[in-house]
Amino acid sequence: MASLTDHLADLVADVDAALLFSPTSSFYERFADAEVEVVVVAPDNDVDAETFVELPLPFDNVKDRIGFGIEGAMDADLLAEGDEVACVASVFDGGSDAVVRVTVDEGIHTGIYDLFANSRAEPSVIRDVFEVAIELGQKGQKGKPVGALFVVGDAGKVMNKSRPLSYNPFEKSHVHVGDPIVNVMLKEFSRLDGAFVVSDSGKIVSAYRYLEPAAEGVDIPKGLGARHMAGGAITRDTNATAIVLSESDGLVRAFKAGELVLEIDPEEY
Ligand SMILES: Nc1ncnc2c1ncn2[C@@H]1O[C@H](COP(=O)(O)OP(=O)(O)OP(=O)(O)O)[C@@H](O)[C@H]1O
Ligand SMILES: [Mn+2]
Repeated sequence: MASLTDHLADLVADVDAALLFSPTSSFYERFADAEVEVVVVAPDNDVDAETFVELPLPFDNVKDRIGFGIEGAMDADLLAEGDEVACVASVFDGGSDAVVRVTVDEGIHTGIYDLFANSRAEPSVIRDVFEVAIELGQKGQKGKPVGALFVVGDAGKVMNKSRPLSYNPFEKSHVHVGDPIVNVMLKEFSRLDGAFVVSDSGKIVSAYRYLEPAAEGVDIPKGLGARHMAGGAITRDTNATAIVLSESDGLVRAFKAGELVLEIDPEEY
């Protein structure tokens, strides 16, 4: 056993902080006299931790969960680049059963935490829209690349700053993103022009909206045009988040407050 214990000691040697993912109260209390900074990362602060980072989603994938926790802690200035962190998490349902050592580097900060935690729309709505955009990017429409623009949150204001290009197939419906049938509809309608407008709670408010943001143009990557410009600008005019799939380069991008905050290649997702 000596070598296993030694390895565990090496794993946690000289860390700057311990991140406890969803600890039980009794487990958390054992860290009361810890010499390192202890940060609790969980959906809720059930243990009344002094330093707490809220996980906007539970994240079944442990790597994602740890990545989000670290980004959240960086967002709150609890961690900085170069820090060594011991993450204590549950992989199976057996409580805190794993220790993962992570060096905080620039690569870990993708902006995805901020996107989920600090958007107006519910985190699960942002996630569901992302998933539709990523699936569309992977498969296209009948094998052909397709573009799409989703404006999520602050829907009333977005509707005021846009106009219909065609009849709205979601006019009298009360359907929500994340529902498998609705996702099929969204993919079907993505062949046509304009943007989808989604409410804070995930209701599909409209398809075929032509965005007319008052905001001036925003900086968008070279080679991209009106779809990305309109998507970016509407997020400066409103508190919405725009999620854009590019037909030309196949990437999914997110804009908030007029800034490009995330760029994902659906093929690598
Ligand atoms: N203001 C707008 N509001 C909503 N949709 C728009 C707007 N402007 C353009 N679009 C949609 O974007 C489509 C593509 O336009 P354009 O090629 O200029 O965008 P892009 O940013 O280069 O995106 P892509 O990378 O997908 O080509 C248009 O056919 C239209 O459906
Ligand atoms: Mn284009």
